[in-house]
Amino acid sequence: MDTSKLKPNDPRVKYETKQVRGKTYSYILGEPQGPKVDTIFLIHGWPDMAFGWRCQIPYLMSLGFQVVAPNMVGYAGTDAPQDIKEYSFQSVCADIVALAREFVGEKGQIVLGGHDWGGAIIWRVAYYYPELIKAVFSVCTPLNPINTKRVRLEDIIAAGGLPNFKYQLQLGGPDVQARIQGKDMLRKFFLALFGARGPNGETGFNTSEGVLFDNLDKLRPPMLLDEQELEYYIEQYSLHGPPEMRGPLNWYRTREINSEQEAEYAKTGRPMKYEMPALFISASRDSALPPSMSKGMDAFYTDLTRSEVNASHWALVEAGHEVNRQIAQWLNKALG
Ligand SMILES: O=C(NCCCc1ccccc1)N[C@H]1CC[C@H](OCc2c(F)cccc2F)CC1
Repeated sequence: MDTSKLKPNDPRVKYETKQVRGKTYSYILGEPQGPKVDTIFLIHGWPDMAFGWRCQIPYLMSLGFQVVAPNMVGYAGTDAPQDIKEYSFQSVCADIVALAREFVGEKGQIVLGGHDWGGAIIWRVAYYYPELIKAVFSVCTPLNPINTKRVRLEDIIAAGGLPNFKYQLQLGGPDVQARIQGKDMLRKFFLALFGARGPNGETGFNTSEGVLFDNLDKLRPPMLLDEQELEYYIEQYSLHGPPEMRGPLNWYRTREINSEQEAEYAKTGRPMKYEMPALFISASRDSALPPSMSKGMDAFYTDLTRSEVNASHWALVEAGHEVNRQIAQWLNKALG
């Protein structure tokens, strides 16, 4: 079977939609050629979409997995509701569970993987719905234990904490939503986010300021996307009318609702202890989620495997073969 990365509109996979908790979810569905080993769900991050797993989907299909990679709420062919509650961790987790039940039934289980925001989400799904999860893995995103403190990100950063999260203040604000509209601006945005540089090495994004609007016109390939992939990102993000970035950016406007909902849940006193096999793959050069952020996470797991790839935030494509090898090696052990 051809395990090369998916191209846009690749005939090796299906593009389907399902109604999930009142929303239309679109997803990539990859079916194995022979008997199905298990079903794997892959949850993308920002600013990404199901296609962000293009290096993993054919490979996992060749191992006999049925692969489901949804476009998450607000992205591509999935609805972008106005209500911010639909973007909260607990709502997104319930969406994933509802979609998973469509594939494995009320008693079945899935293997669940995530990257970036998807990595934050899968740790929550495995905590809230452990009975659904046979094994769980995250690329780049360490565990962020349920945060019962209602500290605002602004205050943490003003006090000198989490400097690598400062860009999130810009992304949650009005500027990027207002200024990144239309195909030309989306093109410049993706050039910035996927590593294009200016003539003197200028970047269009960094984790302390966010999108550097003054540099966007200077950026030129090469970048991590080829021309066809770049066009596909622009086309998929344009499925939502202007402001196209509203859905994806809503993921940066949920801190308050997440901490309210999680503080409420924390009253149950249920400990955050993962009993299922877990894998955490850190990316050595991820400037938003450096490996150092995973300090102390091992204490929450009974069966955690850790590894690292030499890559930036975009490890899934930059180190695709190595990420695939590490997932396969772990799945072999975890699924026995
Ligand atoms: O913003 C994100 N991704 C965009 C990266 C853009 C980029 C492109 C190119 C190069 C560098 C960066 N990801 C989120 C994912 C969830 C994270 O929140 C969970 C969390 C905590 F809140 C605290 C501790 C650990 C933890 F995982 C917060 C970053």
